[in-house]
Amino acid sequence: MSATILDGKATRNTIFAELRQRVDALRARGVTPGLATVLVGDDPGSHAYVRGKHRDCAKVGIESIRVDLPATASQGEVEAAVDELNADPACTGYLVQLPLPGRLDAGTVLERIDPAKDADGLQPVNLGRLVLGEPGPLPCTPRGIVELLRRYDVPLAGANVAVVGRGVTVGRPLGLLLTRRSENATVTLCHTGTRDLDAELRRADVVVAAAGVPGLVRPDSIKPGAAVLDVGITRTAEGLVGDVAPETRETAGYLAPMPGGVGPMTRAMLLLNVVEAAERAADRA
Ligand SMILES: NC(=O)C1=CN([C@@H]2O[C@H](COP(=O)(O)OP(=O)(O)OC[C@H]3O[C@@H](n4cnc5c(N)ncnc54)[C@H](OP(=O)(O)O)[C@@H]3O)[C@@H](O)[C@H]2O)C=CC1
Ligand SMILES: Nc1nc(=O)c2c([nH]1)NC[C@@H]1CN(c3ccc(C(=O)N[C@@H](CCC(=O)O)C(=O)O)cc3)C=[N+]21
Ligand SMILES: [Mg+2]
Repeated sequence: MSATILDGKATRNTIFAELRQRVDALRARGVTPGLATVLVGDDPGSHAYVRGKHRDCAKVGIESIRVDLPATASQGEVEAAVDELNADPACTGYLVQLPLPGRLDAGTVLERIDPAKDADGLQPVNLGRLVLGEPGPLPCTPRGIVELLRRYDVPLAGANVAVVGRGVTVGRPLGLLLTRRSENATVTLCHTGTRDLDAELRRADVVVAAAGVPGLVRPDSIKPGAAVLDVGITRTAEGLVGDVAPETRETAGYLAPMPGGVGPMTRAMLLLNVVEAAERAADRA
């Protein structure tokens, strides 16, 4: 038995077609959604991600604005770029590509983003809204994971979900999303202090691996038939590798592979956040 593949690319394409219609409807109301990216420095991986986001925008009809700053940019220069986008009516949503070069304080930059223009859902006010259950942009990777499971009818209500990693972009907000009443999962958040990781994983109906450790999840780590989502990404000499050992495909019931699973969904959810923010702005106008 081999796992059913949770195909993030195909699902992303479906979502893009849905978004294109919503963007057309916004344009008919005189609103043009525009996504901006702020990229600091010349990390090739970050450049590739940002290029991909602009390509995605073109596919669904969202305008895009690129702000590229040199690796030598000061904290004040990055904050000035954020202030400019907050004031720019052509920018309805934006993100600051992470990680920032080490000497810059990412927390202060994220706090400065206008919560109404936060495409990532990582601005502290929006993380607070997530905790409170109030509407707002949702963190893209967790939202992409929930959306992928929903579209393949993988049940979450009452399910035991083990999440490996408590990072701010994936694991911790995913725990918050999955424990909403609308999802109703029971979540175990695992990290380096977890005493017996495999014991937690074997209890789970759904395993989400977001640690950035190649081979962390193996066939004997999971309950046979479980849904496994590979989120972690590690750059090696052989290319990008996930957290899930390839043989796990034979034991899992569902597998979101890396590449081709959660990554494309993350990008789709970024654009969904931008479209939703533009719709909220149009409703207010
Ligand atoms: N596919 C996609 O769309 C995306 C993928 N990613 C990838 O997902 C991964 C997680 O991202 P992010 O949350 O930002 O990363 P962080 O580095 O912030 O978090 C990693 C987490 O994994 C935990 N961890 C590390 N090693 C182990 C281990 N051996 N056992 C158990 N837990 C462990 C850490 O525990 P502790 O807290 O104790 O240190 C930490 O909580 C990265 O590989 C990143 O590249 C990120 C965003 C999008
Ligand atoms: N402010 C901010 N927001 C982010 O959402 C953000 C960020 N910073 N910094 C980096 C991480 C990482 N991330 C990914 C997005 C898409 C893929 C993706 O599309 N991956 C493809 C493979 C990509 C490839 O082959 O290069 C896949 O999994 O199929 C991966 C990773 C978003 N991040
Ligand atoms: Mg063990």
